[in-house]
Amino acid sequence: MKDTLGFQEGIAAEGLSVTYAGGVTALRDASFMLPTGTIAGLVGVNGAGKSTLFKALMGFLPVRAERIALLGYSIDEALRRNLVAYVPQAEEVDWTFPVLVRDVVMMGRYGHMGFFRRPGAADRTAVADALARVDMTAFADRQIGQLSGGQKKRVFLARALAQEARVILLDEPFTGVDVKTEDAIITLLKQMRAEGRVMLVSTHNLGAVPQFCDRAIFIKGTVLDYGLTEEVFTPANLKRAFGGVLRRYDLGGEDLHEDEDDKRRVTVLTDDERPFVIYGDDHD
Ligand SMILES: Nc1ncnc2c1ncn2[C@@H]1O[C@H](COP(=O)(O)OP(=O)(O)OP(=O)(O)O)[C@@H](O)[C@H]1O
Repeated sequence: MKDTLGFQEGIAAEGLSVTYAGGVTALRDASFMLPTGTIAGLVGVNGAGKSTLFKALMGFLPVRAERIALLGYSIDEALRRNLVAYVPQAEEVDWTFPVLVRDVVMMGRYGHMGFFRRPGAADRTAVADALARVDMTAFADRQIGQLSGGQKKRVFLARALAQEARVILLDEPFTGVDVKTEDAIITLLKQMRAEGRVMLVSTHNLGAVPQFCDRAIFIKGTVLDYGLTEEVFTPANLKRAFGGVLRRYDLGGEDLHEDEDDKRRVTVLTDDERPFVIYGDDHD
C-alpha cells in the first residue's frame, strides 16, 4: 500500500548494530522491513534493545548498518523533512518543566516554521486539529505536568499529528493507561494506519498485539523474527524472545469447562501485563 504521500517502504534496517560508548552492544546485525500503512508491535524482554532501536531510528545514537532507511530516506534526511516523531516513555520526560499542553503540541510544528519559530495561522490550526483528534481540546491551557498518564500520552500523539509525521515510534504507550484510554489510542493508531503512516509500538502488553498490530518484531539483542502478526506471533517465537520470563498456563477439561466433553484447551502466555490467550492444541 502506498501512503497518502506515495511512500511504500516505511522502516527498513539491514545489518543494524548499535554499541554504546561504554562498549555494550545492545543490537547486533538486526534486520527488518515494515511497509507504510502498518502498526507493528515491538516485543521483547527488558533490556532486549527496544529503546535502543528507537533511539537509533531517531538518530540519537551512532549506528553501523548495511542500510537503514525511513521512507527510503537516510535518517538525517527523514528528520530534516520532519517525517519522524517519537512518543516517549513517561519516565523520559521532565514533567515539572512549566509548559502548556498547546505549547507541547506546537513543538511538533517547529520544523515547519522559519528560523524565529513564530507560529502562523496554519501552525495554530494544525495544533487545534491535533488536540481535537486526541480529544484533548479542553486541556489546551493546562500545564502538561498536571495531566494523567493517559492524557500525557495523547498530548504527545497530538504533537506527532501536528508535526504531520509519517513514521511514529511509540515507546510503551499503554503503561499506566486505563483500558478506555488504551482503546482510544488504538482507535487513533488505526486511523493513522489507514492514512498510510507507519507506527512501531513497543509494548509489554502481549495480549493487545494481535488485536491492533498487523505486524510484529521480536527482539532480543537482535531481531529474532518479524512479519505479519498472524504468521510470526506464535508461541515458539514468544518462547524464543521471552525464554523463562513468560509464564505459561495450560487449561482444559474440567479446569476450564463445566461440560466434561468439551475438550478444547486454552494456553495463556503472560509477562504480567495483559496476557496472550490461545485456543486449541499444539502450542509449542
Ligand atoms: N546509555 C547506555 N549505555 C550503556 N548501555 C546501555 C545504555 N542504554 C541501554 N544500555 C544497554 O543496552 C541494552 C538494551 O537496552 P534497552 O534500553 O534498549 O532495552 P529495552 O528493550 O528498551 O528494555 P525495557 O523493556 O526495559 O525498556 C541493555 O543491556 C542495556 O543495559
